[in-house]
Amino acid sequence: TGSTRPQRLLRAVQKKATQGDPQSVIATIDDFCRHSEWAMNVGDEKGLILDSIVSEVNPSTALELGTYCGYSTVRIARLLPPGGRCITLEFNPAYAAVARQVIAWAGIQDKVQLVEGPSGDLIPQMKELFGVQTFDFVFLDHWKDRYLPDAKLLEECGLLREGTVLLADNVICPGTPEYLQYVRNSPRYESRYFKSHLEYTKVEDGLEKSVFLG
Ligand SMILES: Cc1cc(C(=O)N2CCN(C)CC2)sc1-c1cc(O)c2nc[nH]c(=O)c2c1
Ligand SMILES: [Mg+2]
Repeated sequence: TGSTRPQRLLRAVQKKATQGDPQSVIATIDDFCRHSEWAMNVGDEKGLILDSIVSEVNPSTALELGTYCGYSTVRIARLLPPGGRCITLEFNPAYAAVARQVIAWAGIQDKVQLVEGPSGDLIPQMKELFGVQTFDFVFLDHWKDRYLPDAKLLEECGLLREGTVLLADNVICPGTPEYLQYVRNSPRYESRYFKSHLEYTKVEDGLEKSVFLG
């Protein structure tokens, strides 16, 4: 009954990061993953691309699919305008438990609503559960086989508006070919690939930014 990797990551944050300082939480996790144990956070290189797109969109309402340990949740939430909020969905309760504590350590818990459950079940409940009209920004980082069905579900539920930005992690590694084919060929999206690397490695990966055209 030893600790899990997410628990060891959380312990590093609580030991080394400054409470209430999102940047120090981000830096601590990146250091842990680079020098102690690799973990599937979006990371520092792709994280800078995420930051620039979140800053450009300046979302009032952001949705993250796949919280894991909360690293990208902290990256997104620290950049939100006053009154802005990030709803993040996590299927795995053990990951969610760690993420809540990482998000709290960063001091941005008031901007975040973490919901446990399958994205396919929760997305249709966003309006009734959280009074969401439409999302300004969606970060897809959960499971490659859910990117396409969940993007279609967001469309069908009327949760996207003209100009909503979808940003997808791991479109090369592990890879989401069906999702890429859809957003790059659908007349309803304007899509662009941001070449980068798999977090903390030299392996190619990238982010796909797709603007919903309504
Ligand atoms: C688990 C895993 C293993 C990968 C890999 O190629 N590896 C070789 C190189 N070594 C070092 C690490 C391991 S890539 C990856 C991964 C990365 C993400 O960003 C993910 N994001 C969301 N949901 C996922 O399931 C997800 C998986
Ligand atoms: Mg990822």
